[in-house]
Amino acid sequence: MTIRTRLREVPVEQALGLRLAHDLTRIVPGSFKGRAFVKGHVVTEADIPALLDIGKAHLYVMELAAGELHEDEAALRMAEAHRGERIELGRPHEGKVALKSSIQGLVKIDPGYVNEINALGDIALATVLGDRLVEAGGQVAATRVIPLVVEEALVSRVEALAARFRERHGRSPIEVKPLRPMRVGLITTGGEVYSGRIEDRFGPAVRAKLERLGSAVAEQALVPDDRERIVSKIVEYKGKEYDMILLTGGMSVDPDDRTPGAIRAAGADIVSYGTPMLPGSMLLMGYLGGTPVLGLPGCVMHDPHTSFDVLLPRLLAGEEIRREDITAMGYGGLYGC
Ligand SMILES: Nc1nc2c(c(=O)[nH]1)N[C@H]1C(S)=C(S)[C@@H](COP(=O)(O)OP(=O)(O)OC[C@H]3O[C@@H](n4cnc5c(N)ncnc54)[C@H](O)[C@@H]3O)O[C@H]1N2
Ligand code: MOO
Repeated sequence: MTIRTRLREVPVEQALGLRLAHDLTRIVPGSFKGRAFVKGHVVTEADIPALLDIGKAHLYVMELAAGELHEDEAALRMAEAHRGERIELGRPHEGKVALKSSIQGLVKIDPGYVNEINALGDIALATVLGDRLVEAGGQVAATRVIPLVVEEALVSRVEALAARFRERHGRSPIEVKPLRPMRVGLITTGGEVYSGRIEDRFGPAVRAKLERLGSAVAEQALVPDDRERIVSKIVEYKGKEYDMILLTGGMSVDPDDRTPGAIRAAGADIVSYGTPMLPGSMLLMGYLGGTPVLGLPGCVMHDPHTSFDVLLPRLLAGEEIRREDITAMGYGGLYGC
């Protein structure tokens, strides 16, 4: 298809009084990247040296044809098509529109869908990874078309695919789920902590991770590396109807590592013991009568981004973690430890 919009090139020295057809970008490595001139700006005498400095020897005069869209409008329509719950749109900027989260929450984006859109060509739908935490105001995606002018039919195809996604999944292609405040029962295992040989450092670390996401430790117990003592604490916390039960320490291969066996013995269904992510490979994910029960290995106390930090926002968003969710964590899951 050929574009019918007329783009006339005008030498910059003859562009006085001309309205710019698109934003113009200036980049200075290490200090600046952004708009030097905004679409619609009327060129003045004083602008000419600055335009030459950013390499613009010519400017476009545009007469947009019917059925064709300027890059800004195309980007805006694509962003509108994808926008779901708790997503705000930025204004077109250098032909790009940002989709930002209005809350701290869990980003939902389907990778197959993003690939399908980008396979149309002449389009950039760039997103963050789905099922991850986003902070309020954080950008989760951006839309742009590659040429300055595109056929409206291309954008209509994007809109149709977005509408089909909504029909099939009952939600928009890009949305953010809110996190629910949860009350957590925390069981800290380890003879060295129970006996007072060393100070508990795991409790404060887990508290901080929960509180940052709006949840809290309702109660913490210190227990020795004794399977029966751990089991009875799990059963007690289940009875107290905490939203989640977390156990720390004793998750690896030593004889004193009793925590996975205790979680099993308490009757939990084990989704996975072992998570293909580093740090956090010794994490156990299970459910006890619908309550998430997690065994957290030592690294959760030490590292800021572990398998626990990937799963926690999903759990707080009320998602059920299945085995395939865990197995999928290996690809891109090496953060080093
Ligand atoms: N030979 C192997 N070694 C290790 C493996 C393995 O598979 N084979 N796994 C590694 C991974 S991964 C992790 S993570 C760590 C820790 O695993 P654990 O969860 O069993 O941790 P512990 O052995 O109970 O403790 C390790 C370390 O952390 C201190 N700790 C534990 N809880 C507390 C607390 N509440 N407050 C302060 N400090 C605590 C504990 O004293 C130990 O120093 O194992 C790797 N090794
Ligand atoms: O579970 Mo360890 O947790 O990978 O460092």
